[in-house]
This record gives sequence, C-alpha cells and structure tokens, in this order.
Amino acid sequence: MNFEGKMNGSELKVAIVVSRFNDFITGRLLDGAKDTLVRHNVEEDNIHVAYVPGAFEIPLVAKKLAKSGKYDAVVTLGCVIRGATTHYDYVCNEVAKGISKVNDETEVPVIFGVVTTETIEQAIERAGTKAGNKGGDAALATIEMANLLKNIESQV
Ligand SMILES: Nc1c(NC[C@H](O)[C@H](O)[C@H](O)CO)[nH]c(=O)[nH]c1=O
Ligand SMILES: CC(=O)[C@@H](O)COP(=O)(O)O
Repeated sequence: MNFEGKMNGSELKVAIVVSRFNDFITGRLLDGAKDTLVRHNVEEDNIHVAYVPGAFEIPLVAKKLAKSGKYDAVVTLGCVIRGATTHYDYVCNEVAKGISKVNDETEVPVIFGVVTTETIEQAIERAGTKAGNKGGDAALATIEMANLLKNIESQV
C-alpha cells in the first residue's frame, strides 16, 4: 500500500501565520504562499491569515489555529535576519522548536516557512528573486502534507 499527497488543494482549508517583523520580506513570502495555494485550487475563501508581531510569536498562534480543528494545515511565514547580538540564535531556535512541537502536539501539518538569514540580501533572494520564494515553497509542502494525511487517514 502506498500513501501520497496530491497537489490539488480544492478541498483544503489553510491558515497562514505571518510575522510583521521584516515585513518587506514577509509580505512577499505571504504573496508567494497565497499565489501558490490559489494556483493549486485552494479557494481564496479557504485561506485565512493571522498576523503576529515577530517570528517568536508564530508557534503560539499556529497552535491555536491547528487545535481549532478548522484547518487542514497551517503555513508559518517569517523572516529572521542576524543582527549584532546573539538574539538571532535564540529567536531562530525557539521558533523552529516551537513549530515542530505544534506538529507533534496537534498532528496537523504546520509548515516551516520562516526565512533565517545572515544578511538582508539573502532574505531578498528567498522572497521572490534569485532563490525563488520560500513562501511559495512552503505552500507546496502544505498542500502535499495536508492531502497526504487525508490519504493516510482514509486507508488505515
Ligand atoms: N529580530 C527579529 C525578530 N525579533 C522579535 C521577536 O520575534 C519577538 O517578536 C520579540 O522578541 C517579542 O517577543 N523577529 C523576527 O521575526 N525577525 C527578526 O529578525
Ligand atoms: C534576529 C534579531 O533578533 C535581530 O534582528 C536583533 O538585532 P540585534 O542582535 O542587533 O539586537
């Protein structure tokens, strides 16, 4: 028996948690994610967006949305850019751990679309320029994972 997540999102309800910090970047990640979801047949009315102050706040809101039972998956979008202190390391580590924990606790796909870079240029490259759009990439993973879990649940 094989399990597969098809790339048709017509039956999916998706929440997006996006941080406002570095919104020059996160706004483009959000555009990329929404465009990719719609181009894979997710209804615009089935895409709900929650804004948080910074990446550190993403896990809490992602957990709230995942636990609501109203969404097949949650996309998380943020941008953490290293500054002059070690603050970057703490934010990145806690955000990654927090999002992973929400996956484990809720068994709802919570996709990691947080860009973590050393420089602003690296972030720009990943927000719709030479390295693509990580928001769009996260949306693709979201559709596949949501449909994969539905496929597993229908067969086992
Ligand atoms: N430096 C960045 C932050 N810092 C803010 C934290 O995420 C958090 O909002 C604050 O510590 C209050 O709890 N956030 C980012 O998203 N990106 C950064 O580069
Ligand atoms: C990732 C951050 O928290 C960072 O932007 C903070 O900058 P700094 O380390 O210069 O305070």
